[in-house]
Order: sequence, then structure tokens, then C-alpha cells
Amino acid sequence: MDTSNEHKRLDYICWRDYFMAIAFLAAKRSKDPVCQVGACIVNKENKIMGIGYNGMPNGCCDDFFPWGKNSPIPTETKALYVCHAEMNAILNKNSADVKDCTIFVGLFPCNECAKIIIQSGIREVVYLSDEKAHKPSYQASKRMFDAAGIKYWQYTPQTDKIVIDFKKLKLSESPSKAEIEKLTLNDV
Ligand SMILES: Nc1ccn([C@H]2C[C@H](O)[C@@H](COP(=O)(O)O)O2)c(=O)n1
Ligand SMILES: [Zn+2]
Repeated sequence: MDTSNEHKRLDYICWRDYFMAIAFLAAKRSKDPVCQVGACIVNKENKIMGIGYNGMPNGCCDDFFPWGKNSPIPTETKALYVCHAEMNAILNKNSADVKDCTIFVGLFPCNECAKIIIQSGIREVVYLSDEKAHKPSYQASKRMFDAAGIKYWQYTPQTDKIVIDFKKLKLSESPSKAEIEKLTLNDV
């Protein structure tokens, strides 16, 4: 590795790892105790068009709506309320539309999100996990994507792990006033 600081770094992350990591960072915002999913929509110029994670709809308080799915009361199940990551990413878009975009998502989309993805004009789905592939809802997604010509594929990241250690980063905090004066004097 070149440590001279005279040449460009070579251990930077690639675009796809970057977008997938952003999807996972967004998932950290989810309040779902069992399954946290994030999604990141990107256009052909590698510009981010939308980010989302699974959560309750606006105005539906996280503390009062159900997060479980085993209640004897039929309406007390999260599935009735939670907005999925893909849907939120599409609805949160910062552009007029997401036509021809790619969506990076932590978990393969369910059938409801597949419909929204197709209707939004997204052309490609890149996912990390397909752990729900045995469920009919997820099989229906593949059927719809195949029919609609949406490309979908499972991503293997190039980087094993990406760590953001705020504590360590804080060590390189701004220098003290005395240090700044010393640095300035030395620079003259
Ligand atoms: N592609 C996906 C798949 C699932 N979700 C969300 C929806 C729920 O909050 C949760 C699934 O919960 P589980 O039935 O596994 O307890 O994950 C999503 O946003 N996107
Ligand atoms: Zn979904």
C-alpha cells in the first residue's frame, strides 16, 4: 500500500458497496424489533434519488402502533401498518421520478413493493438477502419482475465490512487554540 500521501487512495469503496451500505445505514433508523430494512435508489449517474427504511406511516406514532404479529387481536399486527423500505424510498424521492433507476435493498422486495417498484419505472433491483424466498409473496415478486422485464440480482459486496467508529474519528477533533497558533507559526 502507498503510504506516501502522494497518490490517490486505492482502498476506497466501490459505488455498489457504497449504495448498499447506505441502505443498511438507513435500516438503522427502523423501529421494527425483528426486521430492519433499508433501500437506496440511484440513477444512471450514480446520484442518489431516494432513501427509505421500514416504519410506521407519518402521524402513526411508533409507540402506539403494533410492532408484533402474534396478538389475538387481528388489527394488532404490524403488517397492516408498516410502510416498507422500498415504498418509503420511492415516495421520498428527490426527483420528479425514478425512471430507469436501480434500487439497492437489504432484503428482496415483497409483492406489494414489487408492484410499486414496477409502476415507478425502476428497472433494476439489487438485494443482499433473499431469506424470505420460500414465501409466496416473494415468489410473486419474482414472477412480476420477470414479466415486467425488471432485472434483479443478489449482490456480493466487495468489502467484508464497513465500520464507522465515531469514537475513533473524534480523536482527530479540531486542534486547540494553542495548537492552531503553533501550527500557524510553523507554517510561516
Ligand atoms: N423487502 C422488505 C421486506 C420486509 N420489509 C419490512 C416489513 C416489516 O417491517 C418487516 C418484516 O417483518 P417480519 O415479517 O420479518 O417480522 O420488514 C421491508 O421493508 N422490505
Ligand atoms: Zn414490501
